[in-house]
Amino acid sequence: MAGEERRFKIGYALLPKKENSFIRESLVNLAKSRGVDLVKIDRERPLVDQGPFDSVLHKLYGEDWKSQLEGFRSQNPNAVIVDSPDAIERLHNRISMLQVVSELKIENQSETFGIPKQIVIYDQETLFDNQAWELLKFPVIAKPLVADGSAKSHKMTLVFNRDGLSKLKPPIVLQEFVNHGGVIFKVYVVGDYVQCVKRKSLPDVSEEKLKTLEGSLRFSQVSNLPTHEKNDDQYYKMMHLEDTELPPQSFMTDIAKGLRKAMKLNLFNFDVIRDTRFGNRYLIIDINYFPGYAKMPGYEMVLTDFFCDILSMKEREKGLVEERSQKKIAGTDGRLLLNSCEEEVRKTVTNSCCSDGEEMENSIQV
Ligand SMILES: Nc1ncnc2c1ncn2[C@@H]1O[C@H](COP(=O)(O)OP(=O)(O)OP(=O)(O)O)[C@@H](O)[C@H]1O
Ligand SMILES: O=P(O)(O)O[C@H]1[C@H](OP(=O)(O)O)[C@@H](OP(=O)(O)O)[C@@H](O)[C@@H](O)[C@@H]1OP(=O)(O)O
Ligand SMILES: [Mg+2]
Ligand SMILES: [Mg+2]
Repeated sequence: MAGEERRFKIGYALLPKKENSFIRESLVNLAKSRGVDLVKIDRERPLVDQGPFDSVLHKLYGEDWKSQLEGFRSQNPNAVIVDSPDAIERLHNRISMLQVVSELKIENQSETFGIPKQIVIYDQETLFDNQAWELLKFPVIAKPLVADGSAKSHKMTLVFNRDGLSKLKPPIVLQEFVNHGGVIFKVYVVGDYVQCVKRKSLPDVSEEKLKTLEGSLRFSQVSNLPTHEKNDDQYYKMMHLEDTELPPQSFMTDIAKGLRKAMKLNLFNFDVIRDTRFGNRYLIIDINYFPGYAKMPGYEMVLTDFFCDILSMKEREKGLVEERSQKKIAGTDGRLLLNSCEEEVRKTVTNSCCSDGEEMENSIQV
């Protein structure tokens, strides 16, 4: 109806913990004020029976959810699914997760980036195989190969010497522990928005200390303590977190853009450490899908802007497609116009979604 504001509905499917942290009143209200209603998807009912949704936002694991999304997509080709389950799946394995980093090409004169040396171990025998150890030196971090969001997948072991290997349970990734001054950088990506924050990490291990340390040390989600624990945490002062300089923003943005394009994902963060041996070398050690955005200052605005961007992009695309079909009906000249309209759609989608490339067209289901 003329004069009536067009409203959009985004369905979300999240685990209870994520729903509690992410779906805050402040976010719901801001989105609402800009014409976007956030609606909880009922996991007890088939997704195709719900909605209609202009977009679906999700972080759930498993084949059932994947096939529900497939069904929804085929019945609602115009809805935007953020993000594609196949693209997310790459992050559920700690090898494929970081492979994409090694393939990135970024021109930068003053900083370099990469991943720590690492090997994958599938069985207990290979764990003690000298050949496997040719590449690595202690200390190493043993990480479960699978990163499926379970508590188990976050259980890490810092291993100081061979004695510490016996307790490990393959399949695991053994990654060289790199001294980085006890501070980790978390780079949050929301579409083309990028924000880098500092968090506490494991302290450095000196050569001298390494000789005295026994076996191994187990830990879990060291950079993810609740805020109240951090406030009175002496560690923060001890590690001079405030004094630690952030990596250059433009460098982090270039990496974020490269990762986003290569992975075809819009919602993720990655953990970066600065190698203390070379002050300009950065290592990416972890990438997480749909991380704890509520911990990011101003997350409501950032996420609402993103919702509006993807929805308006979709609307523009729909408008152009309709225009195209009208011109097609209009007569013979329509054929020429049809081609120019298709070009227009392609440009619109590419430009709004990612400033530097055509491959991004598929990242949101446009
Ligand atoms: N190669 C490394 N060198 C030094 N420290 C590391 C390395 N890998 C991991 N760490 C430390 O261990 C922590 C946990 O590792 P990682 O980020 O891989 O685990 P995670 O459970 O996936 O974390 P998240 O909660 O971010 O998902 C890091 O935040 C960092 O403090
Ligand atoms: O809530 P979720 O279960 O999604 O937990 C994610 C957590 O976000 P939260 O802060 O909302 O807990 C993230 O924290 P930050 O990196 O942003 O600090 C990070 O630890 C992810 O790896 C977790 O995802 P998972 O690897 O377990 O799937
Ligand atoms: Mg991490
Ligand atoms: Mg992780």
